[in-house]
Amino acid sequence: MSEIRLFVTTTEALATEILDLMTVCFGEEDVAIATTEVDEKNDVWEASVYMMVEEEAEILARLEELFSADFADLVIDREVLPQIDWIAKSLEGLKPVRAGRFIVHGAHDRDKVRVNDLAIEIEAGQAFGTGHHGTTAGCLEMIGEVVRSRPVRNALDLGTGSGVLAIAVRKLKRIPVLATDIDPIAVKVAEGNARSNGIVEGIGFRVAPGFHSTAFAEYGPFDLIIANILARPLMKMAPQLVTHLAPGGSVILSGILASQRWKVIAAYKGAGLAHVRTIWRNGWVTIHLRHGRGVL
Ligand SMILES: C[S@@+](CC[C@H](N)C(=O)[O-])C[C@H]1O[C@@H](n2cnc3c(N)ncnc32)[C@H](O)[C@@H]1O
Repeated sequence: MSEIRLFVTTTEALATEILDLMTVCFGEEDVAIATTEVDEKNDVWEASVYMMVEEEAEILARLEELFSADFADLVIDREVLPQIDWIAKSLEGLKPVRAGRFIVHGAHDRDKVRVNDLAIEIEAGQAFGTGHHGTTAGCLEMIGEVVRSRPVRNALDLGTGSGVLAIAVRKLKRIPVLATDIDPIAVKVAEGNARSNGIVEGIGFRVAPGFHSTAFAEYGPFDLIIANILARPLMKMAPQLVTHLAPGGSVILSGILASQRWKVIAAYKGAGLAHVRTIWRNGWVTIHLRHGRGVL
């Protein structure tokens, strides 16, 4: 799978029209869009669509078909964005990331930890979650806020990746945490990360796609559910996720592009939750919802 950017240079009005068309064609959950003003005086804009693709040729054929009717003379440029090799990055030395009271750092940056920091040591590797992505950092910040302000007695980290969020909850409060992932390698990595952060008990790690495990009944219902996945699966699992939430419980969702947030919020409102707060980081949002009254 690779990430590509398709872009067209045109006027502001046409750029907006083209982006609307692409969003309808590819689905709002699967693309990120952006317009950039290139030349203010001459109304020159660049409309970009970013998407993850398996088969680039197939996407380009669909685009050609889409554009042949109304925008036949427009040139669609494309670039394949470089894949980030997290292991190589780790060797280069990723800078530590701060989010709320947390600092997520590699072994080479232990000296950056200050007295009041809650430090989480994660080496970039085979599982997502070094803290550098806007979604992970947003979740860390939101976890800090929610655990401080709400009565949280247990938590679920669904899609744990490197385990960073489960570790963060445990660093804040000694409560039972269930950490699950569809990917067995991620679960292994997460267990190792918990151990190297001095956590030998309190987090149950399980391989589970969605809510398919008896562990959810064993550990739940939860006062706090955190899921940093993607907009589409999050919307799909809303009714089921809410059945695992304890009365008055909180949900932290991420993996959501800013343009997708209202759809995700609507899905969870439909499942009976209220929107409390949104954190924005690098075009990604992290949303806190809960049972009871919220604020918009
Ligand atoms: C974006 S990463 C988040 C990792 C970490 N929680 C963080 O915030 O940095 C999403 C993780 O969710 C897992 N995942 C995706 N879909 C899932 C599903 N339906 N059930 C469980 N895990 C899932 C992926 O394997 C991946 O490790």
